[in-house]
Amino acid sequence: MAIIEVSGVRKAYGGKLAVDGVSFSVEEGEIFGVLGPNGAGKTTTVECVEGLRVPDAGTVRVAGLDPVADHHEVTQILGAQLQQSELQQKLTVREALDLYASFYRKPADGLGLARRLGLEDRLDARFGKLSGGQKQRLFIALALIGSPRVVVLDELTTGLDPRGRRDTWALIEDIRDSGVTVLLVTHFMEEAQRLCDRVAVIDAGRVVALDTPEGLVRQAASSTVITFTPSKPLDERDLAELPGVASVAEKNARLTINGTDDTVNAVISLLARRGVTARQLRVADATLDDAFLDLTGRGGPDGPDARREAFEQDGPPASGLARTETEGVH
Ligand SMILES: Nc1ncnc2c1ncn2[C@@H]1O[C@H](COP(=O)(O)OP(=O)(O)OP(=O)(O)O)[C@@H](O)[C@H]1O
Repeated sequence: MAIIEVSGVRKAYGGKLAVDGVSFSVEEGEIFGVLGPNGAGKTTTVECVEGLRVPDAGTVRVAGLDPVADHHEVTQILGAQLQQSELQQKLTVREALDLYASFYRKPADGLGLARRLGLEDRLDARFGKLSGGQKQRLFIALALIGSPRVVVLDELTTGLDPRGRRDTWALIEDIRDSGVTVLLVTHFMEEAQRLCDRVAVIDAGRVVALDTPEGLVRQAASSTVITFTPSKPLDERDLAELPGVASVAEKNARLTINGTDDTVNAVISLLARRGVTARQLRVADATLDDAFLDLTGRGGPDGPDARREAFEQDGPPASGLARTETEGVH
């Protein structure tokens, strides 16, 4: 059953169209990703879902309710992570949890939440003294304190180090396992691929694709990336003619071939025929990044080039991002 229905939503700021007819529905119990580059309209879209912005056209329903007209009811069902918000510096974790619990009819057990989020040792710490990761976890706790059926997490892992990001992913899976539907805004491909059951790719205010991460990758022109350094020069045109090859690129004597499964054997046969050895041969599946590039015509902040370099170094991609401020409609 769909718990969130977004249908034909449009939203302009002054003359600038930020969201241009976005539609999707989120089934109860899934982690649904909204993925797109900076300024694509992701935050505006989820702010319409939260009732923080009024769409110019289209409809939004959360558990059948209108997030603007039925705002009070919707806040009892939908928890939003207060990413950009500050709490009073002197408020302790315990006080913040008690204060937010008082807003809801059926608050969750604040101490239990603090324990689940690894904040039990920080209950008497003041907000101003918390680390970035601890503030992040407190905001997740506050999003969950009303026992919501659905939680909206917007760029949750922004600014976290790789360890913090992975811990947060485990937490998001834990939230879903506890029965809460998750609407996750991200522009980390790896995050969407790892966590989301389905992903809406938004570009320039429109949904350009909606599928499982695997389905999106299948839509990409190439599904396999082969990299190696040939022991002697190879003619790129010979490689380009092999079955399934979508592209061939050379950088610092290292070749990168985007193709299909069939391409791998064809490349190996060609190398054997030419008596060429492939040094540091790597074969990787295409990722959501490649699909994203195909769908939007550009890579994300952890785009194919960055990913390929990271892959060659056997390390995770690193990136930074930014976020816009929020207008309030209550
Ligand atoms: N309050 C505002 N006033 C004017 N323009 C805005 C406002 N908020 C967003 N925009 C513009 O609307 C477009 C969509 O912004 P939005 O924040 O929804 O995108 P986003 O996909 O969430 O981007 P990001 O990943 O950078 O947060 C952008 O061009 C942005 O500059």
